[in-house]
Amino acid sequence: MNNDIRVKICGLTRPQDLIAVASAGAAYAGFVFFAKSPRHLDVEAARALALEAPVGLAKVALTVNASDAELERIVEAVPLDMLQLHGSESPERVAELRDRFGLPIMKAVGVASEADLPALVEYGRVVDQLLVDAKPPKGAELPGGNGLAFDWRLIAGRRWPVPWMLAGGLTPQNVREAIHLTGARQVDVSSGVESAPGVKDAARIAAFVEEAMA
Ligand SMILES: O=C(O)c1ccccc1N[C@@H]1O[C@H](COP(=O)(O)O)[C@@H](O)[C@H]1O
Repeated sequence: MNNDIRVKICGLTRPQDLIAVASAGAAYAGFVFFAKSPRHLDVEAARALALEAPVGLAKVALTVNASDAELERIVEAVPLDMLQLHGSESPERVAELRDRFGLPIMKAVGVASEADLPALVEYGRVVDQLLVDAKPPKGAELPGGNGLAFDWRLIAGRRWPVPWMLAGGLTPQNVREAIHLTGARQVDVSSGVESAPGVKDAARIAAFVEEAMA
């Protein structure tokens, strides 16, 4: 087992998801605060869930272009270890939120071609972690969580000055190859470990973590 690989399972909605994630050996649990997502949680539900999280599991709040007021509500109510910004937040906005909330920030950057790579360098100056995800298709309802992969060869051998996670269309079947090709030390998955949109599957979570850490 390769304990150097850290896994984030995103979009948890039920207490049994937390148990599945922790017992599989994942490092991060993600809660989605985005009303259009089938994984959306309101602040009260997220608070209840986060308070039940096993010690040692890092709790990440995923938001999309959230206002200060929304972020304040989330951060005040939910015990968190990191904020994941998954919208079109500018580097300036990211830096402002990092100062304001005092939480580590992970910024998602969508990749579809070489032209998207400079953004990773730019955001790398103002964040604690980068999330290298597939760019959503034009007109997609969700900016992430679409189960869509990008061409991993685009980032093979690339390094950034902060830790980073690979995301986008990962599954128990492809995660090992994705890690091998990109050199990622952290991976993030949502739809690839579900039995239906928004419904996490304990067996798939276990299989994903096992394959990632193999
Ligand atoms: O999971 C969601 O519903 C979601 C909604 C809005 C923005 C991002 C979302 N998920 C993140 O997207 C990537 C990839 O997900 P998938 O594995 O391809 O389904 C992942 O980082 C999720 O955290």
